[in-house]
Amino acid sequence: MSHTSVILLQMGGPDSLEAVGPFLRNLFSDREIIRIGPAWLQPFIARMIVKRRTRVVAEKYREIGGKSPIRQLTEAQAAALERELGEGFTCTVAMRYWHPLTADTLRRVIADGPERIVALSLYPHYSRATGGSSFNDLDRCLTSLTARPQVVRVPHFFDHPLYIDALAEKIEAGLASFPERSRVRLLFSAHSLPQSFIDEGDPYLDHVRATVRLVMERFGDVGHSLAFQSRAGPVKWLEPSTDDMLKELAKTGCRELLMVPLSFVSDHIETLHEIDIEYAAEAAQLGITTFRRTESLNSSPTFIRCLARLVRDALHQTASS
Ligand SMILES: C=CC1=C(C)c2cc3[nH]c(cc4nc(cc5[nH]c(cc1n2)c(C)c5CCC(=O)O)C(CCC(=O)O)=C4C)c(C)c3C=C
Ligand SMILES: [Fe+2]
Ligand SMILES: [Fe+2]
Repeated sequence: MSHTSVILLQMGGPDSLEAVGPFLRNLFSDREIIRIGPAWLQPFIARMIVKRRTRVVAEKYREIGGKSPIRQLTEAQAAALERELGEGFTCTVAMRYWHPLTADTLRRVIADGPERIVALSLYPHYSRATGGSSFNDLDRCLTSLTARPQVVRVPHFFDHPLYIDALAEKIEAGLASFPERSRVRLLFSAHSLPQSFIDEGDPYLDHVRATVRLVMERFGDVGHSLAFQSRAGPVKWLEPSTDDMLKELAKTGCRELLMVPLSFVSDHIETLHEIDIEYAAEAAQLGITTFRRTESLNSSPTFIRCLARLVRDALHQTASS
């Protein structure tokens, strides 16, 4: 029986407080996500940034349970996807900046002898900083192999109908928790990206806007805004920031807000800390009386069906091309 190995590509996060420093060092050493100085200097500058940043970031991970939940949640997605795809498929996880690292996962996958690999990026919106970096990481590991199976790629799914369905289900459930949905403002919050990436042709912003447009076709009766969270350095980032947007909405009388985190398909520090703790406190100060967040997709059955459809369609397209 032919055997396909699906590798779910994700960023990864520290699995203990001790791992926060080395995780950040891996991230800040990657010139695809951040470019600091000339290439030869980056490892040293990265070490300096990480030295300053680790304590503050580790405190945030401590407040959400001492680690990132991204590994368990992504492994649960892989297990659910394997069940959904059925016989002939195995699904595993490869992380860019922390364990299970791509090189280790690929070694295990190759030992299993699959006919083909599907590399499935779990970033809905393509950016060279995220999915692009993960694919390049995978390619570097693949070049070291003497015999390589065929590799089929799924680079994004920002407009896939089942992804839009999965988001819409979470929004519908969020809206249902408010007494009167017409009073609720939806605030889509995507991960920010330096403006220079967009200026150089990165499609991330177009992909994010397309997702918001497609979702809002289902919610004509509700007002919405889009903003960008989690800046990580002193350059020009996408605007408006989620911070500024909260202030703006409060000023114009918004009192009931449903945050919709967009760039992540599972919970991690930016939903559990940045939104649930930091923005929630800020919203309360600004007079927003009801501040809620849609559940992350995690192992939503509709989202898992979306991933299965992406895998099957990518395989069919490759077979017929
Ligand atoms: C250094 C620049 C960064 C860019 C550009 C960036 C883009 C980007 N990131 C995600 C998704 C995630 N980022 C996460 C954490 C995280 N990201 C950066 C930096 C950049 N991200 C840092 C320094 C960190 C660590 C936390 C911190 O120091 O604030 C995570 C969370 C991992 C976890 O804890 O589970 C995710 C997921 C996207 C989608 C994106 C651009 C499109
Ligand atoms: Fe990030
Ligand atoms: Fe971030």
